[in-house]
Formats: sequence, structure tokens, C-alpha cells
Amino acid sequence: MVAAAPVVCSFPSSKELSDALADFVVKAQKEAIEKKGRFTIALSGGSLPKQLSALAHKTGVKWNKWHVFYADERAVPLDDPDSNHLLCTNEFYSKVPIPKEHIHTIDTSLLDDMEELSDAYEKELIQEFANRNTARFPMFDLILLGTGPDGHTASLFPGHELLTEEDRWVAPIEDSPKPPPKRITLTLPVLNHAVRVAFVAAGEGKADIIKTILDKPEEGLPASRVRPVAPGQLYWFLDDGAASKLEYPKTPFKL
Ligand SMILES: O=C1O[C@H](COP(=O)(O)O)[C@@H](O)[C@H](O)[C@H]1O
Repeated sequence: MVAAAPVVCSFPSSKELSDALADFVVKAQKEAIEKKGRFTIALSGGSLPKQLSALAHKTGVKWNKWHVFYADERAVPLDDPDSNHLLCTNEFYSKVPIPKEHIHTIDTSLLDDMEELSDAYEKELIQEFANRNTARFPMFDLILLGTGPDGHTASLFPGHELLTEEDRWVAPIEDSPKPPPKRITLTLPVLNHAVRVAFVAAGEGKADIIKTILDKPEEGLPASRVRPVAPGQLYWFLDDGAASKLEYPKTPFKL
């Protein structure tokens, strides 16, 4: 299947990165709402939620049309410090009026059974996406991802068997090399069927891995395998530190 080349933008500061990202998200939600009357977005944990805070100051955001899922979530209670939901609540939801019932959390009554936890979250997605499009996989309007220093993204880790998953929308992982070990994650086919996927990474500490992901995709790191099928498009929002070792061409940011 054909995938367009990634569009890579780099910004001099974290503030400029966050601001551009916010404009990008607003545009994505506007296009989605004009087409379908709703905006489906998947969020990551890690450093991503903090980068979304600039959205709180943007005009034209139709928060009541947002339907938010997680690219991955840790199998912990929602108030556990390891929870991606808690992180998003503290850094993002607490600043914007997304209706609570539009934020799709894991069912924490199922934490003891990872298969059930994962299947229940997949059903949550099916309710949102079934009959809304005819594709084999859900088509998120936007998926926002981060990447760790090992090139993992969501909870897809280098060399892990989950990288070959072809059917499931959501899968459990019980041996994550990064704690906590038990998580659920959207699978690569779901990431690769989104209308837009944007990676966000900042800081010189990410420079080496960003170079490997983008300049040496043949190494097959999980983040390099995210290549949405056309007409889907992949974007990278970096600061100059994270982009400092990159040979891959950068594109000036424009909406
Ligand atoms: O464990 C995780 O790590 C990745 C990357 O985190 P970052 O702090 O390096 O941005 C994150 O995207 C993912 O959601 C999270 O569960």
C-alpha cells in the first residue's frame, strides 16, 4: 500500500512547537467536523499531553465535538501516577471543556485480565467507528504519538511480536520493557489507517533516535513503521534540539 513521505517540521522552541501543534490540531478538527460533525482523536502519554496545553488558548475549538481515545494506556487505575489518562487529565483536560463522556478510558474493573481489558477497549472503538466508515480499520481523524529513546511508540516496542499484529485494533502487552509492564495499545494497522498521524518530540535527548527513525527506516523501529496509507499523512513536530542530527529534509510549517 502506498504511503506519502512524512512531513517533518522543526521549531526553535518548545513554545513555538506547541503553538504550531495547536493550530494543526484546530485545523484537523475543523475539517473533520465539517465532513462528519465530530472529531476523533487518539492521545499518547509521556511528554505529549503537556505539549497540548496551547490548545486551551485557541479560538474555534469545538470541544463538545471531540471524541478522545488513547493510543496506549497502562493497565493501572485511572488515578495511578502511571496512568496516561491521569497525565492527560492533569496536563490537558483540566484546561479545556471536553465533555467527560467523550473521553474513552479503559474499563478498570478488568485490570486482572489483559485480554478482556484490551477486547473491551476495542469494543469501545467499534462503537465509535463501526458503520461510520467502511474501512477494515477505524480511521481516526488524528492520532498524536510520542517516541521513546528506544524508538517505541504507543506501547509498540522494538522486536516485540505485537509489531506483526494484522487483525486486532487494540492489543494487550504484558512484558513492556518500560514500566509498567502491563498495557494496552492501538495496533500498527490502526495507526496506519488514520487520516493524520503526528509525532511530537522535543529535546536533544531525542536527537539520536529521531535520526534513526527518519534517516534509517530500514532498521524497522516501531516509530518508523508508522506510515499511514494514502491519503493518510504523517507529520513530525520537533524542536530544533530533537531535529539536530536529522538529514531528512524539513518543511517550513504551514497550515
Ligand atoms: O510509555 C510511553 O512512552 C511513550 C513515549 O513517551 P515520551 O515521554 O518519550 O514522550 C508515549 O508516547 C506512550 O504513550 C507512553 O505510554
